[in-house]
Amino acid sequence: MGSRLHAGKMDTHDLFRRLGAGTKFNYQRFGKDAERFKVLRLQQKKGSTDPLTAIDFFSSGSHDIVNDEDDEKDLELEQESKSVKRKLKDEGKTSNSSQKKKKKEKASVMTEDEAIQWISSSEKKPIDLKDAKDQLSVKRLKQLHQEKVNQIRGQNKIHVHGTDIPDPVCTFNELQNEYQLDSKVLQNICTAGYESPTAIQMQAIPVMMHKREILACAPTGSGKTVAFCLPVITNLRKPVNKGFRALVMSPTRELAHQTYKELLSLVDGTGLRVHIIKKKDTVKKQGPKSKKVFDILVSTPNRLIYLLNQDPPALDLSTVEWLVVDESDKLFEDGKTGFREQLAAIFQACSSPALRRAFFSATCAPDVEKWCKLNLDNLVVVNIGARNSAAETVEQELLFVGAENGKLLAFRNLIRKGLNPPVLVFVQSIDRARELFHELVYEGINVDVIHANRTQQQRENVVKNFRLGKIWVLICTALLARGIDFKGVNLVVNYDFPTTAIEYIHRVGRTGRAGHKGKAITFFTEDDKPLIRTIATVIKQAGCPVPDYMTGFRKLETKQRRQLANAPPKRQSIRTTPQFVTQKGKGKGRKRKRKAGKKVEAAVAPKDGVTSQETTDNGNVVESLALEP
Ligand SMILES: Nc1ncnc2c1ncn2[C@@H]1O[C@H](COP(=O)(O)OP(=O)(O)OP(=O)(O)O)[C@@H](O)[C@H]1O
Repeated sequence: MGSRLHAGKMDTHDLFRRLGAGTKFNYQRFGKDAERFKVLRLQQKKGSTDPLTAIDFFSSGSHDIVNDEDDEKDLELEQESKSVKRKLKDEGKTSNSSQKKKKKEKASVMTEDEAIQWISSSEKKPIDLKDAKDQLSVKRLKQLHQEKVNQIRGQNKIHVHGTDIPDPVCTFNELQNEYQLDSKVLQNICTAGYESPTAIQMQAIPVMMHKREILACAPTGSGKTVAFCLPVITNLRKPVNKGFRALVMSPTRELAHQTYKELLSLVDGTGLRVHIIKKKDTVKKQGPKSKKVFDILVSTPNRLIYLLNQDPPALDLSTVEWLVVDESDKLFEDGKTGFREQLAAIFQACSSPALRRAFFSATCAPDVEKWCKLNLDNLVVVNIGARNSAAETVEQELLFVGAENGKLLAFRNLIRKGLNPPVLVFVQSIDRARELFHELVYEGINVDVIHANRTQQQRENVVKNFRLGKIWVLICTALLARGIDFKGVNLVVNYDFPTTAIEYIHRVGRTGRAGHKGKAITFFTEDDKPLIRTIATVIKQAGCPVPDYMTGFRKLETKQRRQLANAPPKRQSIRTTPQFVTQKGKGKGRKRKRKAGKKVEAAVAPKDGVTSQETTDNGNVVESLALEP
């Protein structure tokens, strides 16, 4: 009998099957054995696909048992099937998204085979081993890919918000492969000496290449201009004679001109044509003569509005497909200091349904973000590093100078110790810029001054000469606080304490650009005490030491902060001449002083010519925006 039974396994199994027809195995008891012999895999090979159907298969007794091991494997399959059934039942109670999440989690902790079984079971499809493996490997690949993307973002401090966000790129060549970046543009990038994209470029360019609207916030000097210029150029591809297809808005002429230059060098050889609205356009009250032969327009809002407001409008923006708002938080500010109204009118004039909008700045205001979230289509928000923080490449220092007259002493002290030009010196108003200039002009250093009341020609010459190194120390107002990229500024001196953290971040951001190191010294007096805490906090966040007592000052209330932002403290004039001398014969004295001042300016900057415009002190912030068309 025994020998008969052992004569062939098939007989034994056949006998068992016959005897056991309609009976059930004790799966609880044999579960461990089934697991040991991997019944599950065999059953799959046999082509029994769905664990749900496998249970029926077992209990019907119609399965083909090959050997004892197979029995045990079958047991496991039923056990597994049961548990899957239970899971599916449980999962039925949960939402779709949590189902997916659980599946994903489960897949990541299982062995490959278990995962295949699990995926197919939970999707209630028949198991096709190849399909399931493919599906798993696709999922695995996706998971690995996402991990890699997260790693790149983590390493570069790229934070993103939004759905379906395109992956960052790590090289400019990737842009050519994935987004057909023009080889001439790639060549221009090489010529400019840009070896690899900066963090904001890595993420913002792909986002814009997918024609997604974007709100981007990245530190000063981190390459935001290229981050929006490159995708605009690549999206436009070839010149088309249908009018402006891209518009870049900048708050100041200097910045507009700088962006214009950057665009010119990037489009070189592509045939794309860039135009900047100049004073002569506004004087003639007309846009470029043949408006159709330009592709990209760069302008300040005031000049644009001036042309749009002509009757009939001297400019047509209905063909614009890309509207880039640089320094977006500044352009969104309302009141005298901002451009909100102008921006609204410009948005209206850009009436193309294909319009995409991009907002860039080193600092982000909550109302801009709120507006963007409400109004932009499928917005992607990109932040690099901590928001509203000063560039970490700038060594920052707060210097107590006692009272107002201590500032001049402190500055002269810096000169004595040896200034390392180029140096930018920020003051809070046009009048103070002039006063300081008159004081420093006798110090034997090449110093000049720039503010909104100088003529455009003077402003252009000053910027040019500063870039060329002919001017060592440039005294400026908020006019130059934002966006201006002077290569290699070694030192920024905040002669007057900035009235907001935002203003501070932009001012000190004129140094330490494109990865270079820079230094910023901020003078403060007793009058500046209310704002010390705010600025000290920014400095501390950037990793520079500040005395503890500074961050321990009382926090300002929003109302107080606003008041201070709008009205910087009234300061004693910057002069070494005793006041009683200048106060004698007030009227005449003033006239004489003005004349003398003009002479000094003319002597120091003869090429620039001297502004004949005398002005009242209208405050630094208002001044920077009071740009006549
Ligand atoms: N990929 C790059 N590699 C090296 N340098 C770059 C790269 N992209 C831009 N730059 C350089 O970095 C400097 C700063 O760039 P940019 O003026 O665009 O900064 P920004 O982020 O707009 O600063 P801000 O907020 O002050 O306006 C420029 O001199 C620019 O030429």
